[in-house]
Amino acid sequence: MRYVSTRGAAPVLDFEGALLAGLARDGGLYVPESWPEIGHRLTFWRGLSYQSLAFEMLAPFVGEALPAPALGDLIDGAYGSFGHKAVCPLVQLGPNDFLMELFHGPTLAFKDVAMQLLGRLFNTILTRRGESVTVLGATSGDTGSAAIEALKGLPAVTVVMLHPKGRVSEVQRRQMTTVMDGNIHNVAVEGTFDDCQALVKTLFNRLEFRDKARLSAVNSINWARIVAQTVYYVYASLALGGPDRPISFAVPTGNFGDVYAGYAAAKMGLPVEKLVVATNRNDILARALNTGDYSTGTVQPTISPSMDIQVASNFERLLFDLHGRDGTAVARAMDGFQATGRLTIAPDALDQARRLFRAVKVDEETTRETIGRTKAETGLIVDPHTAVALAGAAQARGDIGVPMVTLATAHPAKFPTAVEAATGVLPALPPRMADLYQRDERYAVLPNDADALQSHISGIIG
Ligand SMILES: Cc1ncc(COP(=O)(O)O)c(C=O)c1O
Ligand SMILES: N[C@@H](CCOP(=O)(O)O)C(=O)O
Repeated sequence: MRYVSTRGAAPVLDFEGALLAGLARDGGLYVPESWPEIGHRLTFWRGLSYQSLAFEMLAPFVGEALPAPALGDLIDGAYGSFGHKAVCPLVQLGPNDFLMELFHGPTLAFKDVAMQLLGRLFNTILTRRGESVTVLGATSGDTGSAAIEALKGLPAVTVVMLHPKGRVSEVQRRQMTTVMDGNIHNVAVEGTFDDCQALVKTLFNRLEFRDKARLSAVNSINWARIVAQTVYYVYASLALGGPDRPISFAVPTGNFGDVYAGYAAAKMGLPVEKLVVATNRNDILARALNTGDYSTGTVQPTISPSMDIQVASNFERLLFDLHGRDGTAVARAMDGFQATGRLTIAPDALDQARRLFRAVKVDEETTRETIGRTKAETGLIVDPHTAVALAGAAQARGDIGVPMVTLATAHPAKFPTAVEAATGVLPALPPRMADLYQRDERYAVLPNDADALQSHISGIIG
C-alpha cells in the first residue's frame, strides 16, 4: 500500500514512511493511493474478536512494514490493556439506538484505541531502524494523555505535547502533567487548540528544523491513527447485522479524524447509511457540510472542551476526494484558506459529501439536558462529548430508519464538573487514578509563538 499527500507534491511513501512522517512535506496529509475493498470479506469477519478484526483490517495497510505475527502481537498487546473484553462494547439504548463505548483504554477516551497501537508501532519500527524521533503533538485534552501513556519511557521517542492553557479539564491536564518520565514534555500554550495545532504545522513546515529534530506526529494527521480507528466502525456494523443491514453513526466531532475513519470504512465497502457529524457551538464543520461555507470563527470554550476546535485538520482529507483527488487543487484551496480563513465548497462537491454526511450543531443547554435525560431514561452517565453526539443523533435522525450507533468517546469522570452539574452525580475515576489530584505536576508555559516553541524544543533535544 502506498500513501500520497493531499497536496500532491510530497514523496509517495509506504506505511512505515507515512507513520514516521506524520504530516507530508508539502503541508498535506497522507491518504492511501487507493482504497482496499473489504465489502466481499465482511460476511467472513462476523464473530471475530476485536483483535482478530483489527488484524484483518490493518494488515493490507501495514503491508511490508511488519511481518504478520509481529502485527498480531502488537494488536494483542494494545488491546490487552483495555478494561473491557470486547475492547469497544456496544450498549443498547432503545430499539434502534446504540452506544459504542470507546473509553475502556488506559486514559479513558477513544484516543487510546489508536494510540495504544501507534506507540507499539513506533517502538518496534524505530528500534529496528536504530532511530529516534521527537513527537510533536497538539491536544485539546485527550490525544495528549493517550499519547503520553502510550509513549512514556520509550528510549527512541521524545514527546513534546502542547495543550491550550486553561482550556482542558483538570483531569485531562493532570493525566498529562503528572507523568514524570524523562521523555515527556508538556507545554501549556497561551492560546487555543487551533493555535497549538497551527504551531505544530508551522514547525513541521520548517523543513530544516523538522529534519534536525526528526519531528514525528501522533495527532490524527498521522494516517496510522485514522486506520486504527476504522476498525470499530466495522466491528459495530458486524455486531448489528452488517453487511446485510446498513447502519448509521453519530460522531462527536472536532478535528474530523474520528468521523473521517468512518468515511474511510464506508469507502472500503462498509454499508454505512449516514455519518452524523455532531459539533458543539464551535460549528465550522456543521456550517461547511450544510452550506458549503468552511470559514473559521473564534474558538469558544464549552463543556465539551476536546471539541473546541475550528480548523479541523482531517477535513482536508475529505476535500481531497471532493476535489477528485487533485492535490494541486487542494493545495490551492488550502493556501486560500490559510490566507483568508475561508473556503467555499462547490455545490456539486457539497451534494456528494451530503450523500453520506449529515451535520448538526448542538448548543450547551441541549448538551446538559441530554446528559440529564440519558441518566433518567437509561441509568447511563455519559460525558459531554458523547452527549453532543446523542443530541446530534436525535436531531439528525429524520428519515434514517437503520440502527444508529452513537460513539461514546470519553469516560464521564474526565469531565466531572459538567457531569455533576447535569446529573447530581460526581463520576468517580478508576482506583488506579484515585490520587490524580495529589500528584505533582510538571509543565512549561509558552506564548503562542513558533520561534519560542522551536527554541524550547531545541533546548530539550540538545
Ligand atoms: C472526547 C472526545 N470526543 C470527540 C472528539 C472529536 O474527535 P475528532 O477530533 O476526531 O473529530 C475528541 C477530540 O478529538 C475528543 O477528545
Ligand atoms: N480532541 C483532540 C484534538 C486533537 O485531535 P487529534 O485526533 O487530531 O489528535 C484532543 O483531545 O487532543
